[in-house]
Amino acid sequence: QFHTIKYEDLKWDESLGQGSFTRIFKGEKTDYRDGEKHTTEVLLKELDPDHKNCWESFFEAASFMSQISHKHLLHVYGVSVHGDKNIMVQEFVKHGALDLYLKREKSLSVSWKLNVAKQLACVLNFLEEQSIIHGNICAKNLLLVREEDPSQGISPFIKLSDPGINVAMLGKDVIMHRIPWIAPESLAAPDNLTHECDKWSFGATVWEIFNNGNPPLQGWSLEEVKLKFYENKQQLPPSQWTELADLIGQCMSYDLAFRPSCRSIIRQLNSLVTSDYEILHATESVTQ
Ligand SMILES: Nc1cnc(-c2cc(N)nc3[nH]ccc23)cn1
Repeated sequence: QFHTIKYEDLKWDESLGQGSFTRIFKGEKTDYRDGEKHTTEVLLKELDPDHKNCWESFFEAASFMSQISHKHLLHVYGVSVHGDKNIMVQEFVKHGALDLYLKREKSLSVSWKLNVAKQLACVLNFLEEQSIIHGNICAKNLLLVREEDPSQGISPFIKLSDPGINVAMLGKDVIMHRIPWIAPESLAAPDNLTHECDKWSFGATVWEIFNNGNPPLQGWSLEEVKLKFYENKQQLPPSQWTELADLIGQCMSYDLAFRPSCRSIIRQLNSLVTSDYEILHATESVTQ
């Protein structure tokens, strides 16, 4: 399943916030390899003691992340259980969650956003090839490993985090907060997630990336209003960039059969890059 880490080999540093039924902290883990003491910076994700009943789902998320490895998948070192504390020990990712980064960095370029969307499409394709369903794809679950540095030709690098507690275990209210990332068919059957659900969430996440981290349906706080979004088969406000709006619209089709394959998503994103190039040159020729 996964590696168990001794509680005494962990050190807690500052709190970094919380997730669904979890609290996260920066920390350190100590290993003793070939007689030497190694300290690694980690992210400690603690399951709330009053949600102990979710520990299986909590560890299921950890084990799914440890079973496979991919450059754009967050590394999970293992788990530690100590009394009523269940802790997942993850790789610490320097720049944190993408939703906050998008809100903070207002002048990210189109190519930055496309580059990140392509990385997410790659890991989505990998998960589909491994017949693994993530179930909680959103900007908050994308972590920024490396910022871009255009002067050095360095592009951003992201990793997909664990899905957290399985959505089927969460209360109705938490599921409501997942609108519009959660596929409409999953609202009725949260314990029956499919690869198509991940594609719907991919669409909502690409929308977030191109809308500077403004959560979709931001003003729609009331749950019944959000439910209307699904009942009326509404779409998120389309981007002016038609090809991008088309791709997001395909991913967020109410009919699963219309959602594109991962190969098609990657192909469409690749074509977007070139048309992005055309827009850039068009803009330059106009301004010259
Ligand atoms: N696996 C992870 C997950 N989150 C972080 C992280 C990093 C940071 N600089 N600020 C944060 N604030 C909240 C979380 C977080 C790191 N690693």
